[in-house]
Amino acid sequence: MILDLDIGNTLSKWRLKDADSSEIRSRGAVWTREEWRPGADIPDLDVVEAVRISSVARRAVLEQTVSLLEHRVGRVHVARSMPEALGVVNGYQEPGKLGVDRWMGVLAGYQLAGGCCVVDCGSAITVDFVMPGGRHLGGYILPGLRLMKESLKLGTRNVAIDPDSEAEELLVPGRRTVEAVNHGIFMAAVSAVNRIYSEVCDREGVALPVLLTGGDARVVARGLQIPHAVWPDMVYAGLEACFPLTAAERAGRMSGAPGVPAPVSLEKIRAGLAFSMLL
Ligand SMILES: Nc1ncnc2c1ncn2[C@@H]1O[C@H](COP(=O)(O)OP(=O)(O)O)[C@@H](O)[C@H]1O
Ligand SMILES: CC(C)(COP(=O)(O)O)[C@@H](O)C(=O)NCCC(=O)O
Ligand SMILES: [K+]
Repeated sequence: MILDLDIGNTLSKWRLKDADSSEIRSRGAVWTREEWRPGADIPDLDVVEAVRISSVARRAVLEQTVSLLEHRVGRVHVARSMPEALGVVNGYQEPGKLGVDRWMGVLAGYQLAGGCCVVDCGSAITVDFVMPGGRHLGGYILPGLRLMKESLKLGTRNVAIDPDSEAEELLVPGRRTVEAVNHGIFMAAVSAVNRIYSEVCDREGVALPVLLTGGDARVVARGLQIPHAVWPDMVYAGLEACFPLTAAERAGRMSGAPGVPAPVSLEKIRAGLAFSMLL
């Protein structure tokens, strides 16, 4: 089995993948801030022959995780943000400073779609752009839904937005605190992503497909006016592309990859932008 780990600021996600069949056998998640303890939702290390890790948590968390795993498992691969990989040139002035989860998303997105816009809705919402040809432009970082909500300190932190609610319901003025907060942060997130996408496409003169990932991807996707696909395993797909271990991975197949959404025309994106500026 291959153990893939995606350690975010909030949740540490894991999955076990069969090295022969490339099938996902099990998955789980634990809070990043809590110590792993027996009985928690953690994988059985006895069956693991290789580990791949993407981590944006504090350095100490990664170091502890790697030293724990190196005692038990033969191979431990840790992803790092590089100046260039798999045809993509990192747009950061200091490439190593780009969050490695963003780098994994960009690499997976480029493998799947070529030029694209990658939106990762986790503790933070990040929006990254890679051009056809592989030039990564850099991106945007804003607080995620949960962080926005917690920062208000209105006692609404435990009432999450129902991922099944219709976008129209979330756009109306709230008539209770929890509603006003949920509708406000939903608006903040989706209008930022819609606007960022249009601005960058306009500037660069290209309409790009949009790929979404992260714990809040489904909720944010509800409000997006632009065609998009949700890819929950996108960070894992970056790990597969960087450290291919199975036959399918060596052949370039990334698990759970969605179909590439066809973007609307650049004219339509520009018309939308011009219209929103008139208001
Ligand atoms: N079952 C869940 N447990 C915790 N958070 C969840 C869950 N489902 C959705 N979320 C949302 O997803 C966010 C975490 O997403 P994730 O992409 O795992 O973040 P990160 O990579 O920053 O740890 C939380 O802040 C929360 O808003
Ligand atoms: C921006 C992030 C905090 C997002 O992390 P996440 O929400 O997935 O936990 C992470 O990618 C990070 O720590 N990046 C380093 C700074 C940067 O990318 O510029
Ligand atoms: K994120």
